[in-house]
Amino acid sequence: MRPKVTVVGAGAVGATTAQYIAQRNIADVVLVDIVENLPQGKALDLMEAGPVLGFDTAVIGANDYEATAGSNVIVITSGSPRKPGMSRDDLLRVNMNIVRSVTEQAVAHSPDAVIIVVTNPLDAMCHVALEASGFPRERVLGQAGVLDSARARAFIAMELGVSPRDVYIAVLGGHGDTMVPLPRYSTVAGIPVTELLPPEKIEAIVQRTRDGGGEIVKLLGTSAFYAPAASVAEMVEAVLLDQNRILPASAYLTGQYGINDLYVGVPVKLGAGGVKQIIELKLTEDEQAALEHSANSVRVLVEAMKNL
Ligand SMILES: NC(=O)C1=CN([C@@H]2O[C@H](COP(=O)(O)OP(=O)(O)OC[C@H]3O[C@@H](n4cnc5c(N)ncnc54)[C@H](O)[C@@H]3O)[C@@H](O)[C@H]2O)C=CC1
Ligand SMILES: O=C([O-])CC(=O)C(=O)O
Repeated sequence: MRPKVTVVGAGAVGATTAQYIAQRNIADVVLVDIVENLPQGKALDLMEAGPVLGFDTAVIGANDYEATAGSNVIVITSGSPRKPGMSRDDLLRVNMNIVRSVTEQAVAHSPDAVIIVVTNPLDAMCHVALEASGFPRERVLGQAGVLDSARARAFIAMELGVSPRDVYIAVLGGHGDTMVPLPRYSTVAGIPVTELLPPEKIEAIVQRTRDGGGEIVKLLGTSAFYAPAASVAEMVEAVLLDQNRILPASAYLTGQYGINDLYVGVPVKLGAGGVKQIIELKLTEDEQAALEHSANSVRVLVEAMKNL
């Protein structure tokens, strides 16, 4: 039997995630949404692309969780996206109950799954999914770093006129305005970016990366979905194929980087069963301070949820 992936939320990110997973031909996909006919329609449309694009993945749409039973991975994208003028954190109140409710329903049918959270505010929503699922922390993680890193890679590649495939950069911290792109851990085909670009160009790219989500929101009036969905698909593949990829993701820290009991973006080893290891990069004092500042902004949200 093929692996199965549940994608909750058949909106922009969810449907595009289903598309990219189907195109990779790595799993059957069940798309779940509360809106009647929406997941069914998008799933059927995707299945009808199979003959032309050359995939034979089954894509099923549903308004309940019966068809999701036994999923290997659950991707949670249900909830509101932000509009211009909003921060991701402004979504806390509206999205926390949605994430709690869909997590409870999804895990009831797939008790052995790995959960990848996408709904914003991302790191806080990981806490909700961890608590609502009762899963071990290794099996609950969030997608943010692959996207943030991809944006920085795209910007560096544009600046240097090289393929983004050859660009690497680590991004740590919460998925918000305080995220911490690390130029010291950025290379182009092994060459440190710090040797290829002047400091002011690097700083501009770091800032554009921090603002990357907002840049798209300003252009579209809603948030990004192609790059976010591509990032989720890469993580799903790493889990299903047990690839042991080293990818940035929001993971539950238990003392790593001096941070305790908090979801924050860090490099992880990702494979079957979820997070196999948290990779600790050596940081300068300034980098560590920036990471702690970012982690604190996540902690403020997690604390705020206790009073909502
Ligand atoms: N972590 C990341 O890197 C990123 C996170 N996001 C976040 O992903 C979320 C989704 O964004 P979009 O897909 O653009 O929004 P969207 O509005 O296009 O889709 C959201 C879908 O969730 C569905 N939904 C709401 N409540 C539900 C429930 N209880 N059960 C099942 N489905 C439910 C809605 O009907 C809608 O179809 C937002 O919170 C957004 O901020 C978006 C991009 C990147
Ligand atoms: O900006 C947003 O609201 C959506 C998101 O997380 C991103 O695109 O990075």
